Amino acid sequence: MSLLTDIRLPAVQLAAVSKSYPCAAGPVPVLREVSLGFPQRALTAVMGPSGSGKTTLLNCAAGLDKPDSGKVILGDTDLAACDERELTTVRRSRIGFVFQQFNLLPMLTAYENVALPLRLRGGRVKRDRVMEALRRVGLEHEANRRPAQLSGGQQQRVAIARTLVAEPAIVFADEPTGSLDRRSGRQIMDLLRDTVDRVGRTVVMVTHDPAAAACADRVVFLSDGKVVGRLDHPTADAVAHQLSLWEG
Ligand SMILES: Nc1ncnc2c1ncn2[C@@H]1O[C@H](COP(=O)(O)OP(=O)(O)OP(=O)(O)O)[C@@H](O)[C@H]1O
Repeated sequence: MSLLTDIRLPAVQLAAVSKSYPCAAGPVPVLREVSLGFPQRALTAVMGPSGSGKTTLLNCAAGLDKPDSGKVILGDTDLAACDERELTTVRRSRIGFVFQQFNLLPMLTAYENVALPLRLRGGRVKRDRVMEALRRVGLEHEANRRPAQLSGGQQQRVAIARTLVAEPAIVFADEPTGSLDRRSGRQIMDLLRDTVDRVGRTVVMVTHDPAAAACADRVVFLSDGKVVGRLDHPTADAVAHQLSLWEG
């Protein structure tokens, strides 16, 4: 057994999770009884061919999508047993999201985007807290800029600050470096690494990029809706080799 499973309890545990999408010819299975834990205070990358179910897996684990069967346990909460209102509370208080296309609100400044999760929770927004989140991603001097005035890498850093300001236990990132050049992608991976190593959060990331996956503690490989492999302490070469086995 690896060190990761020995000493770190899962932040999220999936047990026999299945999910199909309707299609004219009948339901198409996308996840087939996936059982998997994402260790706490670790960065896990999910990889696999296009259409293998990575985003669906991430969305089920994050409570954005409901499995047809199986369980998703986030910390001590069974997401299947939550109604929509409870799921919204769990997502706002315990989960952060980072998307490939950043999903910043274009009419708001970087500061206002980062303050948004605190506003949604209600209560007063402490300026120091928002500025500290921007400082952490190296953008305290860009606080008054709107997304269109920032580079893609800077926009993703704002998105990470917006996620971290709410202090989520777990961050789900879907292709966070997918729209970025190599250098900006590297900066984002350093920030996600830092989120685990210094801030003590759990990060689960879908990626197609072996260099990004090599920054993870563990890589989980999906193919055709099933977990088909796992690599701890990966290198980019080992990841690329594993992928070539499944992508053919
Ligand atoms: N809302 C939906 N309705 C119908 N089919 C869907 C829906 N979402 C996903 N699918 C299908 O489920 C399958 C898996 O999709 P998913 O996005 O999880 O795969 P993925 O591995 O993340 O793919 P990619 O790497 O291309 O983003 C695909 O065949 C997709 O077309």
